[in-house]
Amino acid sequence: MPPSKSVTVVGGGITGLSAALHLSRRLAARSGIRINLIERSERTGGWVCSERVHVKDRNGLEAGLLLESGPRTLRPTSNGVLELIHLLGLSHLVLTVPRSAPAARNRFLRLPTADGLTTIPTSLPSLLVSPLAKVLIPAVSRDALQRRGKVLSADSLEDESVDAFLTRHFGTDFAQMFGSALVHGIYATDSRILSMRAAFPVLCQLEESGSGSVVRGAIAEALSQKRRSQSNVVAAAEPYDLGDGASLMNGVSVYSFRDGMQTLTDAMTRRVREQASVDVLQCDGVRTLKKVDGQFELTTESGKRIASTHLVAALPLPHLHRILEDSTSSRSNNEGPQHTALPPLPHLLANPSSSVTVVNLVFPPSATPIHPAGFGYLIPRPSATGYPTSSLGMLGTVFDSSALSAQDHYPAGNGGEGTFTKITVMLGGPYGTPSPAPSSSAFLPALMKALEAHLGRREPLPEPCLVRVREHRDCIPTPTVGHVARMRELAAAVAERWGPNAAVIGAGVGGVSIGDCVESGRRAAYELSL
Ligand SMILES: C=Cc1c2[nH]c(c1C)Cc1[nH]c(c(CCC(=O)O)c1C)Cc1[nH]c(c(C)c1CCC(=O)O)Cc1[nH]c(c(C)c1C=C)C2
Repeated sequence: MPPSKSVTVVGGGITGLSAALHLSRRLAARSGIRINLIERSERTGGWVCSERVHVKDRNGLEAGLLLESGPRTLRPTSNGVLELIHLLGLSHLVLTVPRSAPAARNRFLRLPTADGLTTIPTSLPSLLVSPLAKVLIPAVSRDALQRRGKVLSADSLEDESVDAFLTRHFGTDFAQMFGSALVHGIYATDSRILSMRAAFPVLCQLEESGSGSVVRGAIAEALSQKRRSQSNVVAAAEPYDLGDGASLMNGVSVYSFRDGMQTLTDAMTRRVREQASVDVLQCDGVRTLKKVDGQFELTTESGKRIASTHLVAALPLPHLHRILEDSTSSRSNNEGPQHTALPPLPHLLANPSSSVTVVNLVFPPSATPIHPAGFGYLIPRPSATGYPTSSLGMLGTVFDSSALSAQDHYPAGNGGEGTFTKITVMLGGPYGTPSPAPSSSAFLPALMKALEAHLGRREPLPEPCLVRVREHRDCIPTPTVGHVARMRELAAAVAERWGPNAAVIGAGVGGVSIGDCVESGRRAAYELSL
């Protein structure tokens, strides 16, 4: 008799949680199919980490402030996340930032050539008076007037770096000033190694539809959307179970939850744990992974053996590589012909990952605002040549209290005392470890001095009442040039060498946003041949 079906999901980050949750939904009506979720650390949810801290200033004003050290907001475009909000009953906890809010409208760059921060223009009138006009207007004209030239067509897997693509279309100044800064804010990496096709596929499509010009492609796209909405063409039926999720997001720029992003991962974890069909194993990493009698069998660090007919690997690709290597060299390969090491997979070590040092700072209420109202600022690559080591290595700063102030709790009756200001400084990525080191006594003074210059302050910043430093090692994989082609080869190798009952998914394979991770877990759950 064939063994009864079972699925092991390795990795309890967002992708693994999403896979386990959707598998349990899909299989709810089919009794007897067991799902194992294995996570090596003591917490699930990956890099998502929200914490409420208690602060008090010198005048006795107290507050419970919400700090994030991982992703802090979600975009309303991800149906996979909206579906989870509906399924998990989280709508009443959602906090939104409207598109009209300063946090959505005002974004800044820190340029070495200007004092303080430079506002990124968002409308034609603001562009005309902006110091950035001398870069932006020639950049847009250059692309719009471009003759049909090189195109990264959808059919080919040809690729180039984000820096090369932007330089080709908009010139070197634009690519360095805007391209590198944008890439810092999403991937915390160097735009000269990041794959255009993997990171910004929409721009590749616009290039193609605009016959070699992104601007012409964007204009054509905007006009065709207008035509579509005028002729009342209804989009194809949406397969997601969204409830009132979509209406919650009217006019919304980004959103989170009253108690931060961990609300989502905690609710996913609870829901997965509640399912009778799911076993969650935490604090126990996978040591080896093999095929035994036609089934996947893994052993854990603590010596447990788990066999299953299906496997979803939702862990960083270098971790999977290490497990496969350890499995090949482990003694149990000699346990008989029915014990075979899983064949190796290509490209698991092809990409580096970025490490980010995240510094949350809380300032006491003050008469003059600490920063202008807005999202925060990004810092472009410092020079055309590269990233100096031995520097603080600041990539950007988020003005947290501008965006979701309702996450912070003040005692009732807090009238005119003002509010604390929260900001988060991000360092590292392509610069490597910050210098001075975050653990050294020189770090905070150096950080304050840099912030004072960036914020264009004549007087020193007040002393922060809370400083929290978190170092996230290898938290964001960098899809380097050629990534999409390599991942197709990886998927083909999984299908051919491991069979149709296995999937390798996650941020290292597809996109790195929360929405992408939720989506890849969901897709694997529905596409696995069960
Ligand atoms: C730990 C630092 C992170 C940096 N980037 C990411 C993290 C977790 C991941 C990330 N950031 C953004 C996206 C795109 C989101 C999407 O398309 O849906 C991703 C995948 C955009 C973004 N960048 C910053 C913020 C506040 C946001 C909005 C989403 C979010 O809250 O993460 C700020 C920021 N992030 C980084 C830097 C250097 C930076 C600078 C201001 C690195």
